[in-house]
Amino acid sequence: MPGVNVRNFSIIAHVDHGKSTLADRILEHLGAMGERDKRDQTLDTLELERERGITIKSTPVRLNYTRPNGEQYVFNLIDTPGHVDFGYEVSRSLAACEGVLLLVDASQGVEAQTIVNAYLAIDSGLTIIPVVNKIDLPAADPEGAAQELEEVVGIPAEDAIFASGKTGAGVPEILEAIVERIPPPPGDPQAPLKALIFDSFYDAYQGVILFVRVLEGTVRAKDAVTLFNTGKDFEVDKVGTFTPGLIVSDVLAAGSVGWIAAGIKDIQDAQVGDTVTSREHPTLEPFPGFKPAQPVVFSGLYPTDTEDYRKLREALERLKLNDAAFSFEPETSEALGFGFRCGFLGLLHAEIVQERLEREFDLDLIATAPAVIYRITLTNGEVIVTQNPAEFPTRDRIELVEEPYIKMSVMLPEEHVGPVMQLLQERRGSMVTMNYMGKRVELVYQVPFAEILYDFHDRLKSISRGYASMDYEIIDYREGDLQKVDIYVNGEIVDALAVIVHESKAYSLGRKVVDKMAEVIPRQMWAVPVQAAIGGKIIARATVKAFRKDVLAKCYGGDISRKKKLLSKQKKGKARMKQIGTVEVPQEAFLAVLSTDE
Ligand SMILES: Nc1nc2c(ncn2[C@@H]2O[C@H](COP(=O)(O)OP(=O)(O)OP(=O)(O)O)[C@@H](O)[C@H]2O)c(=O)[nH]1
Repeated sequence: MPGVNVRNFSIIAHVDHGKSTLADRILEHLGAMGERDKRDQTLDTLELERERGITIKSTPVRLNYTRPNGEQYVFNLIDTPGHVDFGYEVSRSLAACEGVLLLVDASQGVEAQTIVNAYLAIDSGLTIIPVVNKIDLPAADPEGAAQELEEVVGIPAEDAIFASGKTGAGVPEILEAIVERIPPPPGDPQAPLKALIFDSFYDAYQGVILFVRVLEGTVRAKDAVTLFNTGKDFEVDKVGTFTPGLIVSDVLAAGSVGWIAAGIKDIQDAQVGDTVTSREHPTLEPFPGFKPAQPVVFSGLYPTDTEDYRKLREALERLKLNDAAFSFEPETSEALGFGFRCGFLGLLHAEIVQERLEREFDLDLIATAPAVIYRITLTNGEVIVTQNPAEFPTRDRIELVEEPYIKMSVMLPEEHVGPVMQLLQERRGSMVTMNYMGKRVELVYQVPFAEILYDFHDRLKSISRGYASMDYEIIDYREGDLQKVDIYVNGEIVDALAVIVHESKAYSLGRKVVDKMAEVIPRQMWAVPVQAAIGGKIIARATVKAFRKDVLAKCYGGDISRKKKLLSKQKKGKARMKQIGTVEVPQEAFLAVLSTDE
């Protein structure tokens, strides 16, 4: 059996429970620290582009472990992305493993992502090694955390290993548990090739590098392969493993975790979750559950300087090379000119992309408020799908509108349950279950996705004093009484400011947006009206006052919210403005709908 001395595993945890620190400690224990720096000097590593600004993803790590009894093992430690936006990617990374270390912070206990990740691992049939981490903390309650894991996830408390990524306590026990508890990878090296793509990145010299777990068969250079779901054919250039760094090897056989370079030019052709198989002897069935990467949150991105349009397009093309989940297409706004409608996996993904565009590509951008995908049945029976409020049909043409719903899980201490339930109620949520776990509660709700796009996370954190954590997944589409609120500045409709909102909130939202805009638009020589309207009927109005001689400029008020911090990262203190008619409108106005004051 080739894989008998191999163990493939991953570490899963709630954010900040110490995943990276513990992984480093394990690497150090196995003498692999510093390998990351050494890889440039290794001769047989794959030659990759090392351009400024292109960060190669964190690769899996191949480690050698010698047991106290002298037996030799190879460990493949596979990294998983740590955020709700990337749930599908996490599930594919887990599918490449036979086991996981499930970390829980000894002072925090089980959190929302602990549960969600644990269920992902259970659903993938993985062995779970519970690890109570950070036991060195004065506030640590290791037994309590282990007990909580047993109650919530059903993992026996006595299986837990107590550890600290800081002191290294528990690391030897963890290494032994990996050998003893996690099974070796199954798979027949003689069978037709079946390899799961669990990650990938684009390199200018090699094309797309696939990170794969070989489930059946073998693959080597010159093999003719097919990607099962996209149906594309390629010839393998090179295969290899990780140390970290990409090491070229002759062959990858069943049980291995490694990489394949096959001159693939487009990352869309080689998506996470797809199966690599042999063209001549294809496997009968691909690895199940393939989902093409699909953006669910959309926003318009416009250069503040129209001259930068080409530069922005080149930057977007460059980002797209490495990100199958990111999409963009040209869009024109009467107010903002030429820009792009961009699609993301979630708000964090959107923020990451925007930040990279500004930092790595030195662009000044105006972003419009994020929106979800709506499904609209028109009175003539036609069904259209749009994520752009500016394209929303007029009310007389709409038969019904459906919007995406999520299933959300919130973990919190019981004393904050009241206010959090009230918040979920305000967001049109309906309760599915409420589970008590000791002093903590898990609330499961169904909520319209659009309702959490704006300030939900900030509000949840502030009303629970930071103790609540959340996770979600999109479940289905449901009918809703949704309306488009238009915004007028100085009597002109500004298409890029339109928002879709539930009927019950249209008035309060209109009020909030115009007030916020009147506050952030700099004073002009004359008074400027800002209005909100539904179907041409004005529902709210505010005025940007004319400035008096002694007032030089309007100051932007300080605000503590995360979103505004992001906005204030403007280069050289220059405010991003867009000329609309005779009025200069700052970026903040486009995100007025995101402002937290309710
Ligand atoms: N006292 C103590 N602090 C720790 C320990 N492990 C991690 N920390 C601290 O906890 C914080 C989070 O640690 P990370 O290792 O970055 O956590 P993570 O889970 O990888 O975080 P994400 O990658 O953001 O999910 C850091 O400030 C660490 O210094 C530990 O064993 N003891």
